[in-house]
Amino acid sequence: MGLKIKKISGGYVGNSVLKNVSFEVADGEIVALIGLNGAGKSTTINHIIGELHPQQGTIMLNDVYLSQAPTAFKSQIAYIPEQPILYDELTLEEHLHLMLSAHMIDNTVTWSRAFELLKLFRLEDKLHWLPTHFSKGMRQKVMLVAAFMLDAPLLIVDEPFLGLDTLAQKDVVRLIREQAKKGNSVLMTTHLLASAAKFVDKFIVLHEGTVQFIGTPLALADAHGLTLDNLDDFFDLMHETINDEN
Ligand SMILES: Nc1ncnc2c1ncn2[C@@H]1O[C@H](COP(=O)(O)OP(=O)(O)OP(=O)(O)O)[C@@H](O)[C@H]1O
Repeated sequence: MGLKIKKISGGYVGNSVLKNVSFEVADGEIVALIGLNGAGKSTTINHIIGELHPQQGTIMLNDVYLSQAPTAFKSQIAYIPEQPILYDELTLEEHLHLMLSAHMIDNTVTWSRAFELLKLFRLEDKLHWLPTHFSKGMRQKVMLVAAFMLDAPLLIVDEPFLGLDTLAQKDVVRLIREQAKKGNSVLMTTHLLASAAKFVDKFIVLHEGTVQFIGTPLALADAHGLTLDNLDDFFDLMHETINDEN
């Protein structure tokens, strides 16, 4: 089943951004939304997590419509935003408790997964720390632990590599792949196309709020005379096309 976005138009008050956006992320699939700055990637995600409401179209996850059952819809999502969202007055452990109660789960399986993740990111002895004591990368890792421990049917990751050292980046790719192997859907955004091409199933190219391309990394490379290794040049080609049009 997975995520089904059908003909979404929407955006912000006085600024309509998305136009007729449709795509799907199947169970066990890893899909990356890509596009230039301002293309509408975050706006699309904000619609899926229910922060924005579309003027038209439907958003469905495993047969649950966001508009009809928002709580049931949102409880299926683990979301890692580009900028960590942490509460200054809550410890790391309290953040994990908060996330679990928001998703109405609190069991030993989830907690043992949380401890494995804490160890992986070397946070296991920092459960009583407050966010002010964490570095930028550590704050991002707290978000990673909180999201990956949920094992949610849909994982959304906005720019998964931002602010992480290369070791942590490799861990994140492995964790994303594990989620997909378990049958969970993964939707991410990235500007690092050659790196993402190694593990995503599909790219969705957004341009000025419309979907321009959906296909495998190889299909995207072929369509623009590129190889998987120089796929990062895709954005240069997009810039050139825009400049030619103007
Ligand atoms: N809060 C807001 N209010 C009004 N317009 C906004 C708001 N946030 C973003 N926009 C506009 O929506 C459009 C799409 O922005 P969005 O943040 O979705 O792009 P993006 O593809 O995520 O870009 P980036 O790669 O820079 O993160 C842009 O024109 C932007 O100016």
